[in-house]
Amino acid sequence: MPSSPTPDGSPRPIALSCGDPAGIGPEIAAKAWARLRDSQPFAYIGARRHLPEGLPTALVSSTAEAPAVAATALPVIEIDFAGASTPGTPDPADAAGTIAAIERAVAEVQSGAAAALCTCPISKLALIEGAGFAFPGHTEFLAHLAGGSHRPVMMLASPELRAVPVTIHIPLADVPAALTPGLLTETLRITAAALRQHFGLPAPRLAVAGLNPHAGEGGKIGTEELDWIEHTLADLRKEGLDITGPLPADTMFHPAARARYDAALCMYHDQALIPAKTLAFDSAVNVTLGLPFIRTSPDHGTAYDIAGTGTANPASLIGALQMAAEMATARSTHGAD
Ligand SMILES: NC(=O)c1ccc[n+]([C@@H]2O[C@H](COP(=O)([O-])OP(=O)(O)OC[C@H]3O[C@@H](n4cnc5c(N)ncnc54)[C@H](O)[C@@H]3O)[C@@H](O)[C@H]2O)c1
Ligand SMILES: N[C@H](C(=O)O)[C@H](O)COP(=O)(O)O
Repeated sequence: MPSSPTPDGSPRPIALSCGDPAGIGPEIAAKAWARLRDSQPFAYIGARRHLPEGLPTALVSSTAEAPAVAATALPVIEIDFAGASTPGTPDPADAAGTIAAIERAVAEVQSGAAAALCTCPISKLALIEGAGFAFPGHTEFLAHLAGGSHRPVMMLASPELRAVPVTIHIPLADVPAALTPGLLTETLRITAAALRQHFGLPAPRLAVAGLNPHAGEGGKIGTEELDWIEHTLADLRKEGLDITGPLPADTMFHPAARARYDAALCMYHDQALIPAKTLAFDSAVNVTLGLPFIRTSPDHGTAYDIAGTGTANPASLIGALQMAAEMATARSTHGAD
């Protein structure tokens, strides 16, 4: 589905940041353009020299110019990169350009030139080492760029499963202390609102995983469920949210269990992302909820091990661009969060 159409019926363009140029971002962006050139325009925000040789490109100064040229060339907003950008070898000198591309993509969507933002993968380590990047990922950086008052919520979405980690990029040892009734409540409310507004689900069904094995087994294998998780969910049910749980995490992802909910809220990164990527690695999309703009991304990372080989699968990025467009259409129909 195209993004919220312009008066002449054409889809609005999306801003795509290039990610780490030593990863597969440039390659999958080129492949996505070849697939979507006639249906969903987007502007690649990065350096032309990183793109595959022979790819037709057109320099543009704004994402708004992308629709005019996208059928014949990949529209590019040029960003300076200082590094050598050898595929498969992250270069600290590229960190500043990678960050600048994200910042420019956000500016494009904030100005209204782009209908939504999509991001190619970054390496957190490369950005920390190369530029002292102070954020654990795009999710937190985008919340900062949005003004800092927004609570970003990560969702991995595919036809098989929508999974939301309540805590995201923190050490496992820090998870129990980071989980609070306030954080769980806010994450559930933001997820429910997004499912209503962007995913066509007027009465979303939410399933919440327990923190401990067997959801604590009545307090015998951990007490967080009894101490506060159950009460928090009970309070939210009184608000009208359709919530089941806390459920044992090991049995909530088989097909019959998944048919009973629209999104699974999980207590930590891997509890959500292992089932999400196992069920749909090629097609799942990483969506950031709770921001004043729409952001999607492929579910995979930089894939340095195959960068430059021409074998990267663009399916998740294509899905991310299409989902961004669908969400922009839904937002223009139903209004912002
Ligand atoms: N959205 C993001 O920015 C994002 C998401 C996940 C991971 N990362 C980062 O990526 C880096 C590498 O992470 P990783 O190695 O754990 O995961 P990864 O997803 O980069 O790679 C895991 C495996 O899947 C393969 N793979 C990934 N995407 C593929 C594709 N499109 N086509 C074919 N094969 C593909 C890789 O070759 C590799 O064997 C890390 O620094 C991590 O922080 C970034
Ligand atoms: N947690 C994500 C994953 O493993 O797929 C990934 O690191 C992306 O995070 P950001 O979107 O915050 O960069």
